[in-house]
Amino acid sequence: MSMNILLFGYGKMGRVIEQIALDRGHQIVGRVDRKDDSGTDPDQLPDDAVDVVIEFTTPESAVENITYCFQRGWPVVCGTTGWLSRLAEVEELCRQHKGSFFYASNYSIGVNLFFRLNKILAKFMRNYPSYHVSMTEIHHTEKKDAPSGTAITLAQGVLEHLPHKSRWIDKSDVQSADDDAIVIESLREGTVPGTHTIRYDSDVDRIEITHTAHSRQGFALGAVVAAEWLPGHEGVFGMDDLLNFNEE
Ligand SMILES: NC(=O)C1=CN([C@@H]2O[C@H](COP(=O)(O)OP(=O)(O)OC[C@H]3O[C@@H](n4cnc5c(N)ncnc54)[C@H](OP(=O)(O)O)[C@@H]3O)[C@@H](O)[C@H]2O)C=CC1
Ligand SMILES: O=C(O)C1=N[C@H](C(=O)O)C[C@H](O)C1
Repeated sequence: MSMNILLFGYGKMGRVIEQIALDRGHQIVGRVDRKDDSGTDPDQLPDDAVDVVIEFTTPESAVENITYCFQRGWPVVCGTTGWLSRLAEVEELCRQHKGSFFYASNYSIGVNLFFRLNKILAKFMRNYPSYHVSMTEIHHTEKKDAPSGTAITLAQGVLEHLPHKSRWIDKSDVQSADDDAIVIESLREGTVPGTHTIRYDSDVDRIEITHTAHSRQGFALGAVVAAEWLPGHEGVFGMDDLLNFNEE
């Protein structure tokens, strides 16, 4: 069904999302962006002009934008990373407003398959603590947050299964006595859309898995599919509610 979509954030992701939404037969009713004077003022839109909002902005502005959408009664699909320390607050607001909220640190099908693979590998490695686990994420130089939201989700997936690890830590914060932590290295290079590696090193060998995004298309398509699904669903949702992977 064709929907009226309001974009919050018209940067690298907002622009790809717009194209995919139009290709799938939806309308873009506005583009709310900070620096663009021609951007939409959402206060000028009637409540019923918007079926769903797709929000890809900045770590500093996401919570304010999401809160605004709840107040307007607009379902919101959020892809912004770097604000998750405030997730409980957003979930509570969603409940108070009887809102619809969808969040994923990564909307691509491939990464969500990779999240599953990561957990299966971690479960397998729990009996081999001599293998030292670590992660690297590589993104473009304009990225504001580190580690990436995807890397944090991957670390949480490993922590569910490795009893000898209890937290993740940024490589730049490592102290000598951090053996209980998974170290995440964040590299910023050129225009890289997003590459994530989890590795297990022993004295004699290495096991590693990598997901490499070739473009932003996969992220954007997932966000539009989530936006097609969300209206009519009250509560807080994520990719596990949307995807039905066959793991046989
Ligand atoms: N979940 C996922 O699958 C993915 C998540 N992301 C995340 O999405 C976010 C956006 O990424 P990306 O598009 O590459 O970033 P960009 O910097 O290219 O775009 C963000 C846009 O949001 C605008 N903006 C800033 N503040 C506001 C505000 N208060 N209201 C509305 N718009 C605002 C920015 O304007 P200005 O330039 O003036 O600041 C900019 O145009 C990041 O957090 C990134 O990590 C990215 C890819 C996939
Ligand atoms: O900022 C980006 O570009 C990306 N951000 C997300 C993240 O922080 O994990 C998803 C993807 O890796 C691209």
